[in-house]
Amino acid sequence: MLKLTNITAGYGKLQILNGITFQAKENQITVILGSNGCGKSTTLKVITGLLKPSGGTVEFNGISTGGKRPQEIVRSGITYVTQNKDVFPSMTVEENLLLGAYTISDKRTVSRNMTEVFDFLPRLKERMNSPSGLLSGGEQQMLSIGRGLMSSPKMLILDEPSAALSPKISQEIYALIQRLHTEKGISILLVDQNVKLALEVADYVYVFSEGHVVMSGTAKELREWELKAFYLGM
Ligand SMILES: Nc1ncnc2c1ncn2[C@@H]1O[C@H](COP(=O)(O)OP(=O)(O)OP(=O)(O)O)[C@@H](O)[C@H]1O
Repeated sequence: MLKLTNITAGYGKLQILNGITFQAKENQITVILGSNGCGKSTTLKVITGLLKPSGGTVEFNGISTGGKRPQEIVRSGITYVTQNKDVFPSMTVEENLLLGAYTISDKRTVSRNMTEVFDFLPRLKERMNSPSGLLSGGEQQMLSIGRGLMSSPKMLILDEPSAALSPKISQEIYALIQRLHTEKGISILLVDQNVKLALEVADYVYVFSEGHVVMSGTAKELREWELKAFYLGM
C-alpha cells in the first residue's frame, strides 16, 4: 500500500500541496481527480521521487520512500508512466521498451519481461521494429505503459493516460488499464481529466482542490455526492 501523510510541496516559494493525505491500496485502482493546476501531477512527482516535499511522509508497503532517488523508488516497485506519452520517436518500439528496464541488471529478467509485455500487448510485438514516432497516439500510450511494465512494477502510476486521445482510443486504453489490474495484479494510481472513464474503473477516488483532498469515496459514492458538479463539472 502507498500512503501519503500530510504532504506539503511546491516549486520554490510557490506552495502547491497544502497537506495531502491519502492511500492507494494494493490491488486496487485508485483515481485522483481535480481541476487544472490543483496539484495532481505535483503529487505524482513527490511519490516518484522527482520532487522533494517540504513536509509530510510517503510510505510504500510500510517503508518510507523519503530521500530515495527515483530509480530506487522504481526498484521498490513504483513505476511512473508520465503524461504526454514521451516515447523516443526515432527509436524502435523494442528499444523504447528496453529503456524501461534501466533498473534491472539481470539480462534474463529483462528478456522475460519483454516476452511478457509482447504477450500482453501483441500490437507492440507486431510493431517491434518500427520507429515509435510512426505509431498512432493510442499505440504510443500503449508503448509508454509497456515500457513501465519492463521494470516489474507492483504499482503503476499513470498521469493522464487518455490525454489527447479520441474517445474510442481512450476507451481502449482504459480497457488495458483494467487488464493490468485483473490479469497482472498490478495496483494502479491514476490521474485523469476524463472523469467519466476514470470513475468507470476506479475502486476508490480522491478529489483534489487547491492542494487539498476535498472528497474521497468509492466511485459510486462520488457519483451520488451532490457537490460533484462544483468540483468536477459533471
Ligand atoms: N516546475 C514547475 N515550476 C513552477 N510551477 C509549476 C511547475 N510545475 C507545475 N507548476 C505549477 O503548479 C501548479 C500545479 O501543477 P500540477 O501539474 O500539479 O497540476 P495538475 O493538477 O496536475 O493540473 P493539470 O490537470 O493541468 O495537469 C500549477 O499552477 C502549475 O503551473
